[in-house]
Amino acid sequence: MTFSDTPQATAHAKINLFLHITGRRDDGYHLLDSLAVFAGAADRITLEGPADTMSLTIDGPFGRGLEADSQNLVLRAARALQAKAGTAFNGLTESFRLKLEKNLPVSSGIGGGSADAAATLRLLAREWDADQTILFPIAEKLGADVPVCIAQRPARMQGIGEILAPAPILPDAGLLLVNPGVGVSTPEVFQAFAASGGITERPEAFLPTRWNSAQDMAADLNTTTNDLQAPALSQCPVIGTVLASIGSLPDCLLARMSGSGATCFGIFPDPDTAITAARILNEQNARLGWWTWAGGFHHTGSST
Ligand SMILES: C[C@@](CO)(OP(=O)(O)O)[C@H](O)COP(=O)(O)OP(=O)(O)OC[C@H]1O[C@@H](n2ccc(N)nc2=O)[C@H](O)[C@@H]1O
Ligand SMILES: Nc1ncnc2c1ncn2[C@@H]1O[C@H](COP(=O)(O)OP(=O)(O)O)[C@@H](O)[C@H]1O
Repeated sequence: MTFSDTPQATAHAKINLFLHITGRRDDGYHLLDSLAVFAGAADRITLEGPADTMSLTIDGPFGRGLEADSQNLVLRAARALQAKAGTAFNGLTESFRLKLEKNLPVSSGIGGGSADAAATLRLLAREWDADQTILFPIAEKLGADVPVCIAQRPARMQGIGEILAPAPILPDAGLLLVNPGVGVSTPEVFQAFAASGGITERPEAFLPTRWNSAQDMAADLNTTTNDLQAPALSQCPVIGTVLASIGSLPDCLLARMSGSGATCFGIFPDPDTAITAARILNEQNARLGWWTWAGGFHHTGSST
């Protein structure tokens, strides 16, 4: 088999352009209203085999420290789909050696593990010829961010992430991602949010059907916020330094944290200005060893 024949899928970083917390369920999960989009930055999953059992190996710049055990979201997704599709297709679901190239920082607010789980589901569904509609219920059980990562297209995300609605068509804006190398625990940030007073009453965010320019997009996003940014900052003060550094770069239209952090993003007029900004930031902060990525969106249009 040549490299190009090897079944593989990319798992793109999810960015929450805004994230409002609107309520809390009886089980403690928070209800969200968020605009999720995807960056060009991605992990990669490859299938080799068939094999006797499902197995996983991990490499790539962020592979160290991530266990390739049964708790890894790649293996959890593979086994969950194998169990479901095996019943539906009379057991015609062979196992594979799965490989994860981990390019995205872990526990960083860009849903890398969720994207990996969703990419594994898409890849195996293709291999086993399973209907894509069986993926969604499995995705929901794997994590709140996994459903939106199935299509990895811009979506307005509500409920705890299972209600997906069309997002505005995005402009060809530039995106800069910066992570200071400090992992942030999602449950702890939600706890800090609840402890600091919790939900703010506010009108539902208005979003147009399309943004014609990065400037228009940033102007609307400036009327929104990420409710988890202040609680994450209280746990991880370096996030404030990251936001100030992004905000001071030439042509930056908006600097904000994604998800529960600590990755922050900057919006720029186009991908080239974001790449130039990343070069400046990397020169200024070379000794800090921050992870940066610059480019454009993975897809600019919703699938729904
Ligand atoms: C905050 C968000 C925004 O997109 O992104 P990340 O920071 O993870 O990228 C997500 O809602 C995160 O989704 P995900 O990372 O899949 O979370 P899960 O594993 O399902 O939940 C981890 C824990 O966070 C808390 N949690 C999570 C989601 C939610 N809507 N309310 C919560 O209170 C719960 O304590 C839960 O046990
Ligand atoms: N393939 C995976 N990639 C990243 N994290 C994973 C993976 N499998 C399991 N995890 C676990 O999932 C948790 C959340 O990771 P991640 O999705 O990177 O966070 P976030 O959504 O905040 O970016 C971490 O505790 C990590 O150990």
